[in-house]
Amino acid sequence: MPLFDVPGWSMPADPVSEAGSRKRKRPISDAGSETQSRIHSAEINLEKLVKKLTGNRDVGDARTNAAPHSKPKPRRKTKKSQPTAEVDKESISLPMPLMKASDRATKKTKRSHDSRPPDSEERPERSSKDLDSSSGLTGMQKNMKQKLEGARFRMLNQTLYESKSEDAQRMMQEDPTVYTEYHSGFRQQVLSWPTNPADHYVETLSSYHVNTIVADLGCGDAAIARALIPKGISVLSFDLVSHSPYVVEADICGTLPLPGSEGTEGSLSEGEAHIVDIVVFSLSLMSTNWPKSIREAWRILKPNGELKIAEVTSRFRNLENFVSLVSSIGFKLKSKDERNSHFTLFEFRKVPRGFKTSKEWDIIFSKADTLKPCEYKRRCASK
Ligand SMILES: C[S@@+](CC[C@H](N)C(=O)[O-])C[C@H]1O[C@@H](n2cnc3c(N)ncnc32)[C@H](O)[C@@H]1O
Repeated sequence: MPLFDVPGWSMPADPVSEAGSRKRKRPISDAGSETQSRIHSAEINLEKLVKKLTGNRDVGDARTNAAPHSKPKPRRKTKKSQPTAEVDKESISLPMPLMKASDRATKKTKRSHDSRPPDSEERPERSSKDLDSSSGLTGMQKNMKQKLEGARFRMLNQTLYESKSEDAQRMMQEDPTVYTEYHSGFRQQVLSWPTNPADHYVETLSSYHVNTIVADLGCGDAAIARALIPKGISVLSFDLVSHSPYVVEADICGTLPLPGSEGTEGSLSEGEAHIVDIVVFSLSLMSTNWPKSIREAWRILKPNGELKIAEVTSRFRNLENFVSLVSSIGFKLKSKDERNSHFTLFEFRKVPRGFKTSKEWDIIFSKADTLKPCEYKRRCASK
């Protein structure tokens, strides 16, 4: 006996043993374990769902195009207590395109008098105009994909701001998708900003002498290097992960592979020479131990070298405390620019500093929380 009878399309009672060889009735206990496995397979994580939406867009189409009697997709709403053969037609939800137009009309009319909530599995018909030609996704799928990616970005962002740099680096090395997902989310965020700091630095540094050497610490996709190197300005770019020949993989809170010194006056070991004229931190004071990267900037900078910092304005608990912390590492504030709605710009110069004991350094590093983690809000820029 068929499970239900739709003229022109009927499903055998035993969908497993289809193709005419219905030798065995499927025991009800099998249906239970099938339900379990369906529930299990429904417990997919964000990544899988995103992949499914992007890479497997034929899921719906495959159902739509399924030949009569092909094995149906698992259904969630089969009433457990009812024997399979007695399942009510209406309790089975067919993808709408599998039903004849006349049946759809009947179903629609019936539902309009029905107090039950609309069947969540019911799929609206896709017309070609609903599909985005570049991604092949419907508007709703695109929207959902964006929401999932946004949620993933905010989660990674929070983790990075709440971790020490060593842990952040380990996390990115163990799972390379962390870096790419973080950066694609970050790019989406800054798109909505009127300008972004990397563009600001490209413009400012373009007017510098061609022999200038810039170190971009926490460079991301090395936008500054890519724009300035063709103009003859040397840019050394560092980040936790390198996905490009421009980027050197390094923890900027550790020791960078550049000459420098920890001496009281910034004096160098014999045979070494400072090479860096300018250090840029463009939104990259992320880890909880970020003051160590300022100390590293001091080490690699030439005497009187420039330190440029751009940070999201909403991160500052107290601007003066931030300036005082950076100054205590051996810098003098030259200028502060708060005109931008999203980020604040600082320019410091390296100055000689006296010897500091490890206890004094610990006190400086303990003030890192003068910067709050940056929280990007849903679908809009920070601030
Ligand atoms: C918000 S993104 C900004 C990227 C780029 N500077 C820009 O303005 O487009 C911050 C970058 O800093 C990097 N970063 C944060 N902490 C770091 C660390 N300890 N060592 C190296 N890179 C770090 C992150 O990996 C990320 O690429």
